[in-house]
Amino acid sequence: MSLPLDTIQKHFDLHPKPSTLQFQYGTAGFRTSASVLDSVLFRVGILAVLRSKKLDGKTIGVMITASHNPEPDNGVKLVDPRGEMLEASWEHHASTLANADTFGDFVEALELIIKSTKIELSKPARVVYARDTRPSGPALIAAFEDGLKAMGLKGRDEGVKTTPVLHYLVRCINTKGTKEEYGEDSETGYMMKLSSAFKKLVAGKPIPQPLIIDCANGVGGPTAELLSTYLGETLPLINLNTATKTLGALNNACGADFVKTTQRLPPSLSSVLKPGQRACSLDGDADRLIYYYLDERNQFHLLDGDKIAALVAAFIVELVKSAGLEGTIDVGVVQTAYANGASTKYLSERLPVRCVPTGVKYLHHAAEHYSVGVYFEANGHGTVLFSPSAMETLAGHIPSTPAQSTALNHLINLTHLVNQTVGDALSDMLMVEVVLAHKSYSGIEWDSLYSDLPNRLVRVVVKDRNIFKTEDAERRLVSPQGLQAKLDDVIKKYDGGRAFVRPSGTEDVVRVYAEATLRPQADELAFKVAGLVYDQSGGDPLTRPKEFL
Ligand SMILES: CC(=O)N[C@H]1[C@@H](OP(=O)(O)O)O[C@H](CO)[C@@H](O)[C@@H]1O
Ligand SMILES: [Mg+2]
Repeated sequence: MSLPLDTIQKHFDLHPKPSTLQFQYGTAGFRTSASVLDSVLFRVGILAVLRSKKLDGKTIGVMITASHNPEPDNGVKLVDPRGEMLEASWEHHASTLANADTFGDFVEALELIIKSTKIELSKPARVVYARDTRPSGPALIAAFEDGLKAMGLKGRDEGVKTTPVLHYLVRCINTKGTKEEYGEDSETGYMMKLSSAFKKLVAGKPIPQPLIIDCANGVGGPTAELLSTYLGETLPLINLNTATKTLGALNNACGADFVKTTQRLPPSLSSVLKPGQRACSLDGDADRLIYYYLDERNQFHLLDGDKIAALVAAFIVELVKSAGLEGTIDVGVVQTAYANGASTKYLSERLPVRCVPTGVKYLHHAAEHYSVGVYFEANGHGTVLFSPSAMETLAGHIPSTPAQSTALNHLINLTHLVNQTVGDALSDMLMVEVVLAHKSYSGIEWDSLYSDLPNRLVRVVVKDRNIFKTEDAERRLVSPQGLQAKLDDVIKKYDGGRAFVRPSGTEDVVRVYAEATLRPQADELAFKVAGLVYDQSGGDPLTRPKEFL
């Protein structure tokens, strides 16, 4: 069987590539201004069909979102059959297809992919797709569907869904009827799975104070509303920032990224949140979660991804012990260099901790090496993975006391509560609420597990971020040559000082992270390092940001 070239060309011509642009399938798929993404979406449609054919017709997922980025942006990423990110070797194919300038180049690239990955075109293909609430979504979906049509396929349109729901659906569809069956392949199935596990886990616990959710004016809003109806009174939710139809509202002065980066309350919550009350923020596609509270002096306290990892990992370790499975099930944590040093210290004193490069795919794969792998980025993206052998152990374990039996059941219910395909703000939120209920913790006790080191993240615009190369899980620079030694000289002057520099995988900037024992020192260190990076990479003195030292 050969490619239907006439049909492909007919559709190809409807989606011309902006000639001057180059696209890159990066950490978060393709992501940029929605206005230039039409050709990319069309080509991703074709790529998704090829990916499915390559995998014998297993269902591939496609999510159209730009997550926490501004509303005018959009993006697209592919989801592999078990609900995980697209296999890394295919990222390159995605970029090649997106950048082909003429129809001839495009066909050549297609044929090369088909040949090099040994795709049989006669194989069936299945694709399921969804989008977030961005106004650019419908037009991009239409371009994507043209890509499917060009290959003679009608995919399964899931409309507006959160990113983690789409990942969940992909895994459910592909495991249907197998012994690894993950759940019913619908949003209702997702709601039922999560809410019933949650209810079992909090049975007998007092009903908590209402939890405020800042839904970032995105797809998390309608999804949290729906979840609320399934949870009933077991968890009262107050959903705020749910204006999905208000132009310009998405991620604007709200959402998990705003809270994490500004270390402030969304202004829209300031008259609502009472001292001591818990609140959390989702991001624009509801795969990140950040908690926070105000103390009695109205001071803001952040409970970020590191705090979630600490809370959850310690709870799982306790359950494993109580169930009599210590030594059989090993629990480990995976972080990135952005994890607060205090969290790494707290966790390393209790269980194995690994540091990997930024990007969910690295965290996810490293977490798969443990029986139970807890991974979280400081920005609130993360989940817990239970290995197939851990699942078998849990299913086959015969408890010898009632206490063991209770702990075992809690562990089994946790495996249902957690979205094991990808970080999921709503599933993670329920997991946090379970631990808080079991520990009788408010935000204050949770926060006191350890005290965050003051830290600062700075973006540095440089001429060419590709000259920045790192090693040791991005904690040290190997290029530009000599710069790391200069950084080391600065860092060692600060008490508790730690800083690193890496090129962003999602924006055309270099990021600087610094922490130190005291707030002014953390800021000073960050701006000194930013200044060094700017100067050493040929930054123009005339446009040097004034805060750089
Ligand atoms: C410091 C930071 O938060 N970096 C984010 C950001 O990556 P960068 O490569 O730093 O641009 O976006 C990624 C995708 O969402 C996320 O995985 C990562 O944690
Ligand atoms: Mg997101």
